[in-house]
Amino acid sequence: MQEEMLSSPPLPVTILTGFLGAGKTTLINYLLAHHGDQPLAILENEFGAVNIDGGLLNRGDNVSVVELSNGCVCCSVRGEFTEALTELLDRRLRGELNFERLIVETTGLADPAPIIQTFFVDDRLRGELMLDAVITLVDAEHILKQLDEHRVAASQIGFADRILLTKADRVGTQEKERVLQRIGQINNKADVFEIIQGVCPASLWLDIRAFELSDDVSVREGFHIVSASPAQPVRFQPFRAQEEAGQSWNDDIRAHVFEAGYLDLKRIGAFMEQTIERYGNDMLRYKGVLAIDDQPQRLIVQGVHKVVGFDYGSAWGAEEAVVSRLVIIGRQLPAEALQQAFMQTQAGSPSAS
Ligand SMILES: Nc1nc2c(ncn2[C@@H]2O[C@H](COP(=O)(O)OP(=O)(O)OP(=O)(O)O)[C@@H](O)[C@H]2O)c(=O)[nH]1
Repeated sequence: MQEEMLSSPPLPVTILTGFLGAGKTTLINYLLAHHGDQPLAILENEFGAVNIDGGLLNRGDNVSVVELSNGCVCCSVRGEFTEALTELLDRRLRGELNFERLIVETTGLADPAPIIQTFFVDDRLRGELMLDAVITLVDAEHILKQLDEHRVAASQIGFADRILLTKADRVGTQEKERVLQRIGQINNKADVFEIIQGVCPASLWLDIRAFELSDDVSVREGFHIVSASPAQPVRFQPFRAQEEAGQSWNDDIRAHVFEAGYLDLKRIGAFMEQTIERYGNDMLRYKGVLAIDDQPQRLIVQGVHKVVGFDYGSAWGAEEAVVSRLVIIGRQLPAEALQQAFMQTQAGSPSAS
């Protein structure tokens, strides 16, 4: 039995993040009411005495809810969070819990970085769990203020593989445009979908496979409306500010897109190594699909901070326009210097001294 489980494919994990009150619990509740028979585990992070989500979740059959309540997962990531995940896996092995998928709901105050890294750093977790995607909920009504006042709000957007815009029913068209523009400055890689009161198909945020080394590094254009009218009357709960306000974090985190033609393998390797070494702590997410001189296949790179993966993907088509594209979402990165250094990795360009 144990061997069977150990050799089974890794379980998908979805990290659900978003600032306080963004609608995470509402979305999970909708999923729980409509997810069918697949057994799920939900790991919830409580923040001090503030969070009451455990009580708010409509648990049902096939759902195990585990709460972490000694503060924020991001502060205790090497300890309590890893332990909680390990214990979940142990209990599954012992047959005490049955789940095929794990959802981690972070506290609205958490920076998701250490949570994401945990899945790559710990050997056992890396083998038995597979991070599927980071889903960030953005509260259309409050996000602009939150971004001005709370650094973590931008970080949550920066890490997103997919963004679900909530509470758009609370704002006008112009305000929504401003929100989408601001989101786009921080992260133009993630698709944005609008949802109201958590109503959306599970496929919108589960099984996204964002951490696979796929060929897709498109940047976003526009957004998608999934549900235009709330299924239930709106129960609005005012924003609960927790952190001290004051400092503005505008322009702190931005998406940078670098494009070039064929690259020299050694030079791009050195560029990536040096950039990650020097700026890795400020690089939230990055992904590149690169054309390498004398190499028919695309080189795919993607990473989170200093955790990086490279692989060759599909071959370039004969008629295809070949473009090397690297998207980096980072905090206060020297965009111009990186742009210049990236261009110098082109095959045939004079090498940097
Ligand atoms: N108008 C409106 N209200 C929403 C929407 N989504 C969620 N809400 C409401 O927003 C409030 C907060 O939603 P929650 O789901 O508790 O948010 P959360 O992200 O889990 O909040 P924390 O646990 O504090 O981080 C609730 O009263 C929801 O009913 C929406 O799309 N439109």
